[in-house]
Amino acid sequence: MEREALRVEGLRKRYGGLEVLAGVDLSLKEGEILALLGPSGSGKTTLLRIVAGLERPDAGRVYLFGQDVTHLPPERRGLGVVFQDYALFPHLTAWENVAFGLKGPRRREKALAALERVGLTLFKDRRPHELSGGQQQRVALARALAPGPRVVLLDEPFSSLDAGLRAATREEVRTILKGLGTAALLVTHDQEEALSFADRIGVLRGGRLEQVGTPEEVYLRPRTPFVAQFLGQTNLLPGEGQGRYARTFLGPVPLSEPREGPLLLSLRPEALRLRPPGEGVVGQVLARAFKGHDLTYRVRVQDREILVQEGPEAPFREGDWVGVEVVGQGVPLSEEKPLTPPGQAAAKP
Ligand SMILES: Nc1ncnc2c1ncn2[C@@H]1O[C@H](COP(=O)(O)OP(=O)(O)OP(=O)(O)O)[C@@H](O)[C@H]1O
Repeated sequence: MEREALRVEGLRKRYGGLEVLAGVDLSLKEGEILALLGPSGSGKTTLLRIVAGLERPDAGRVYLFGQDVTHLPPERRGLGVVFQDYALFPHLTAWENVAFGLKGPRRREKALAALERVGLTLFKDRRPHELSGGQQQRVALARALAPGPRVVLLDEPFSSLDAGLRAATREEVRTILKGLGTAALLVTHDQEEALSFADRIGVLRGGRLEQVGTPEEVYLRPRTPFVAQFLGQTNLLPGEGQGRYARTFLGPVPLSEPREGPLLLSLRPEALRLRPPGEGVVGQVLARAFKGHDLTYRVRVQDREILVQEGPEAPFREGDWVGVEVVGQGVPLSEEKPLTPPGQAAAKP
């Protein structure tokens, strides 16, 4: 059975009147990569800092491999940490940076082995300013991994890399972590990063985990309007559930799970297609955004606007009359819990 690497229970944190974490429970299996995804200010970094021991929770517990570490100082938790700005020492070479946190006679050997793992053997004697952003990022990772932690914490570690390098570095880091069997908790506000890097994603909103699941689950089966909208573009449609279908202004929409009665659906733009007028439900193209690999249309249907994703060669232009056809499934959403305004206690039921 897989062991639990990290567990947090009932974590709460306030800064003055602001409730930043409102009772978070989360667990991470051995070797698992979990991304905490949420908008700016949702409490991601605070949660990571509490796990690292850099911040005290007002309430709740942190366990590492079953041991309660809530009151242990950071250096006794045995975690590796990589921050957004890498925090490398500018006057030390790559290997000296990696060796900095190591103890004992074989420091240099261990540091060089860690640099080899991230493919930087040739760059061992360079200082940070002589390395590219991606290489600096890998030095920071080598430094975090060199002492052999069983859990690493990654706080937006790819955000200062440009798009191409970011995707490649992410893939390399994932391969390294999986090869070592190191569990990782990653903080990001980038949906694509969370979807491609993590085994599971926890979506944070206003200090609460709104949904935790595999990338497929949170993208294809979002439970709330917030999760549906935060993980990519979507259409939120009111409808009337009639078993496996819902009646909507776009006609009948097949449901991912049967429902009866009034409901709100998430229907991704890729679940819709445009046809020549006369087929499907009539609409008019308001805007067209060409993105290379695909094309998104904003279309008015009755008095509403919807997004439709098409292939890059779709012929329709602004102003064209079109037919809108449903080709995918709609996901019924749960009622969204209203957020507690900052500084107020949640209303008791
Ligand atoms: N030491 C602190 N003192 C006071 N307020 C703080 C402190 N640290 C964080 N906050 C506040 O707590 C809230 C959550 O911050 P946190 O950094 O955890 O969010 P985040 O989700 O990581 O956001 P971002 O993506 O912008 O980094 C913010 O409103 C922030 O201003």
